[in-house]
Parts: sequence; structure tokens; C-alpha cells
Amino acid sequence: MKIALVQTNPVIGAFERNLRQVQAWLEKAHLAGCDLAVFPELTLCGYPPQDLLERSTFLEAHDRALQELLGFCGEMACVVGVPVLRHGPGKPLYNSALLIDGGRVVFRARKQLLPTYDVFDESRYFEPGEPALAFPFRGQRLGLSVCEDIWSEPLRYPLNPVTELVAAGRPDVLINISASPYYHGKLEERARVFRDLCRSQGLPLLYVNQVGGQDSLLFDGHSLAMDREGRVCRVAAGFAEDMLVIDTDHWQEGAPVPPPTDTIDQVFAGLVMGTRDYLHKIGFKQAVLGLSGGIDSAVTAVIGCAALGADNVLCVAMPSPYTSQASVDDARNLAGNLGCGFELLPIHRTMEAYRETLAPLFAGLADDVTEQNIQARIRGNLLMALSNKFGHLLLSTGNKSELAVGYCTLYGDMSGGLAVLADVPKVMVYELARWINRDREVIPEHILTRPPTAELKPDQCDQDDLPPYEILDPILEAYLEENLSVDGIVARGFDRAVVCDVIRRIKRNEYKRKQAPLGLKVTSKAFGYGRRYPIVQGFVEE
Ligand SMILES: Nc1ncnc2c1ncn2[C@@H]1O[C@H](COP(=O)(O)OP(=O)(O)OC[C@H]2O[C@@H]([n+]3cccc(C(=O)O)c3)[C@H](O)[C@@H]2O)[C@@H](O)[C@H]1O
Ligand SMILES: Nc1ncnc2c1ncn2[C@@H]1O[C@H](COP(=O)(O)OP(=O)(O)OP(=O)(O)O)[C@@H](O)[C@H]1O
Ligand SMILES: NC(=O)CC[C@H](N)C(=O)O
Repeated sequence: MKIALVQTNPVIGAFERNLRQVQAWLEKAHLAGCDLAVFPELTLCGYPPQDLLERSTFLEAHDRALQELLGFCGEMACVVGVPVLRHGPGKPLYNSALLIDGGRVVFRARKQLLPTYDVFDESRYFEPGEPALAFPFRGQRLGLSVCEDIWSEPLRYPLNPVTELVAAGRPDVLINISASPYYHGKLEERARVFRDLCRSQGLPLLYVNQVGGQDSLLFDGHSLAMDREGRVCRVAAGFAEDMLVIDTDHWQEGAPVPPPTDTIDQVFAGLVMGTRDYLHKIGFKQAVLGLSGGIDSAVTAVIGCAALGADNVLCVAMPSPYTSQASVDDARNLAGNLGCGFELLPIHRTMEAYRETLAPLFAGLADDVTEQNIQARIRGNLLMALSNKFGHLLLSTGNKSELAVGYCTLYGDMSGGLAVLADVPKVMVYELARWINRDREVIPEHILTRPPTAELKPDQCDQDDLPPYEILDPILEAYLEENLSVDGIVARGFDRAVVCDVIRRIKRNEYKRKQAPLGLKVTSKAFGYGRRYPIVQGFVEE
């Protein structure tokens, strides 16, 4: 039997578009001689639809699309992910995989483990399904499951949806439909979980993952076929739509392929896809950003150009009296290397106008962070004016390290529609920059070697206000991603006073992050809806 694993890139709730896309892939699978095409979790509505699932009109539109698909399928069989209405106490839906054959639903498997951690919130809408059975299809027994149901570690949880499925009647192959978002390290994690699963059950796995950017989530695809020894036989593209055709009668032919490795280029590809999909799915073609001559805006500009095309990106240098000529030159050279638009808007006179306006109220008061923030806000204001006038979306440039400790200005450099690097720690921003420059100097070398500075006052340097990023970033990772205590972080060799100061800053600046633009998630714990902390709180960790 030939099975097509089809990783699609849906737009949430765009039923007409998503259905046409599924139909087009079904035709390709049919032409390739496939008996069955398998699509990702919640195929027709896209994942995660969130509270749209609470709207009856949404579910009705979904049903119309599903009916049309049933009429279309003909002799082509497929597996699609569908929210299915249920009755009785509990939540109103199951998250199901339907096997469609001969234009009707012949089998369904319901998701049993509903992820409700980090960015997932499935218990809000779905009721857990009952254990599934293997289903006979064209001479083989298919073991169908939905995403999280294959993620139980068999050694820790011997009784789990897969072991129950196998115990109830051994399938020949496991098929899993997923919507599994990327973060740096996820590819290895997936390979390990799936390898353990295949080896422990002695079964091969066909895994289909959604692809595409959806708000902050980056679905990476990388659908795959794994044999019963846990070797990857075939793997689909990362961060792009793709179809793999697997012949289950010649399962182990050919050398195994290496599982995808999660090197920095994957993060870059994810950020490019996330930026492109966010703008294009909403209807924006062009973007604008402030190019300071620093590393963050440089990397954001490169990602913007890769995502949208250099012709669709406008970079604006806005020097103040504290901006060095080298910064302006670096910004101009970078824009030249990228071939994107470049404008110079000096802000000296605007700063002077603010100073004059505020002079009566600020008389006798020394300059402080207020005047620094005014510069950042003038720039944010000018960039938003360009966004309004030309219909460009403003890409904001702040990185995760700054956002964590509040080293950024509300309504200033935090202005914007999409924060491309909001989940990228500063050290990783440098890693991205070096990778971008691997073959030729795209980002002028001086931008990589100069000490990071906000240039908001004379001779300012980030490290006057913050610990070095090589120290700050691992503390942030330990606290935010691993939930370590102060003692746990200090035990890794960090100074207690520094650790406590960083944690205090993280807590104190929750309010800023609640007002920040959406960021693209590339770590296991991003700021945003997967990390819910109160703004007002009195919990002390020292
Ligand atoms: N809990 C709370 N809930 C709601 N609002 C709260 C609040 N606490 C303060 N606020 C408000 O927030 C204001 C303070 O925030 P904000 O105005 O943003 O300013 P603030 O955090 O005081 O200063 C910005 C910092 O970011 C640095 N910076 C700025 C720009 C770029 C970069 C860079 O390197 O990229 C660094 C700058 O050097 C300075 O240290 C307060 O005046 C108050 O209005
Ligand atoms: N002179 C400038 N011209 C244009 N934009 C600027 C300028 N200075 C700051 N910005 C904008 O404000 C953002 C914050 O800049 P700032 O230099 O304060 O901090 P940063 O985090 O070190 O960022 P970068 O590494 O891009 O300089 C920049 O990324 C850029 O978008
Ligand atoms: N949609 C899901 O069930 C996703 C959960 C899963 N553990 C993942 O991220 O891969």
C-alpha cells in the first residue's frame, strides 16, 4: 500500500482555502498512485483554533467543508483531523482523526491525552476520547492516533494510548496526525520520543505534522516515516508544505536517513516562515523597521528580507545626537547588502521640540531615563507614521533577554505589530548573525564585534545596566524554561546577588510584556500565552 503523508499550511478558519488545498494534495497523491493520504491534526480548520471552537457558526462552516470533502474524495481514501460534536456532560467536542473511504467516514480515533500546558489549552474545548482500536484497511491494520497520544514515555507510563491500542489488537503500522509547534531542540526531542515508541512497541510510525506560522507558533512539518527499529526512513521538508509517499510493502528499503538536526539554521528558517506567514496570512505585503546599526535590528532586517523579499522591506535609520557615524554607516551598508529600501530620518529637531515643550514642567530637573525613552518613543512614533501612511507592518526588534528584564521602552522600541526576535535570547541573536554571514558578509562585521549599546546617552553600553549576556542568558533559561529556584541556579555557578536581581527584574517587568507585540516562539518557554504570570504579585524568591 502507498500512503501519502501531506503536511499542509492552513489558515485558521479559512475553510474554503484550506479545503481547496487539501483537494489539490489529494489529487497529487492520487496521481502518485497512493491508496491513502494522511493530513495533520484539525486539517480543515487549522490548529489551534482556540475559542473559535466555541462558535456554532464556526463548527457549521467546518461541517460544510467536511461534507464537501466527503463528496470530493471518490476512490481516494484519506485521514483528516476534525473537531467532532458530542453530547452529554463534559466538553462539547472530541479532537478526532477520521478515516474517509468511498466518500464516507469508515473509522474514527479520538484524542485521549489533551495537552493543557504551555501553549496548549485543549481541555478547554475537548473531552478525552476512549481507547482506540486498530482498523483494517486494504489488507493492513492501521493504528490511528492524534498528536499528544504518542508522546507518553512508554517506560514511565506503561499504560498509555499506544500500549492500549496495541494490546487491543496489534496494528501493522502506527499513524499519527499532529500539530506540533517547533522550538529549538524540539527536533531531537521528537526523534527521541518516536524512537522509544517504535522500539518499545516494535512498530513503524507514519507521522504527519502541520506546517506554517500561526500567530506566535511555528509549525515545522518534518513529517516522517520511522521503522520498527526507530530509524528514520524518510523525512519531509522543514518549514514548507510537502508530501512524502511511503510504500508500506517495501518499508525498510534504502538506507535510513539522518533525523533532522536542530542547528541554528532551523531557527532562522522558522523565524522567516513565521514572519512571512504572519504578514501574508493577515494581508500585509511590506514591512518597516528601525535600523540602528546594532545587531538586533540587523538580524530582524535580514529575516524580514528573506521572508518578504528585499523590495518589500523599508529600513529607517534615525540618528540622534548620541548616534555614532559608524552606526549610520553600518545601517546603510547592511541595507545596501540586502538591497532593501533605506531612509534617513534624523531626530535631533524632534528631540529639541519635546525638550522645549516639557521645559516649563521639567525646570531644575536633571536629565535621566525620561529623555532616553523620549528618543525611543520618537522613533517608534515615526515608524508607526510610516506604517499608517504606506501600509507597512512595523517589525519590532527587541530580543528575549531585553524583554525579560524590561530593558526596552513601552511605546518606543516596543512599538510594532510583530516582534520577530522576542523569544530569541541575545546570545542566540549573535549565533544567527554569524550563521547569516557564514558565506559572505551580509551583516557588516563591525555590527557583530562592537559592544551592544542602546545609544540613548553618551558612551552608553548595555553592560553598564545589565550582566553580560553570556551570564544573563543562562540565568534566564534556567529560570524561565527550567523553572529552577534561586538555589538551583546558584548551584550552577552564578552569583546569588546577580541571580536575585535578574529574577526581580523579570517579575517587575511583567507589565511590559503584557503590552508587547506578538513574538515568534523558538524556545520551550516563550513570553506570551504559554507563560501566564500575574502582573500584581508578592511572591519573593531569594
Ligand atoms: N507594574 C506596572 N504596571 C503598569 N505600568 C507600569 C508598571 N510599572 C511601571 N509602569 C509604567 O512604565 C513606565 C516605565 O516604563 P518605560 O517608560 O518603558 O521605561 P523604563 O523601563 O523606566 O526605562 C526603559 C529602560 O530600557 C532601556 N532601553 C530603552 C530602549 C532601548 C533599549 C535597548 O537596549 O534596546 C534599552 C533604557 O535604557 C531604560 O533602562 C513607568 O513610568 C510607568 O508609567
Ligand atoms: N539610530 C537609530 N535608527 C533607527 N532605529 C533605531 C536607532 N536607534 C534605535 N533604533 C530602533 O530601536 C531599537 C532598539 O535599539 P537600541 O539600539 O536602543 O537597542 P538594541 O537592543 O541594542 O538594538 P540594536 O541591536 O538593533 O541596536 C533598534 O533595534 C531599532 O529598531
Ligand atoms: N497538538 C498536540 O497535541 C501537541 C502536543 C505535543 N506534545 C507536541 O508539541 O508535539
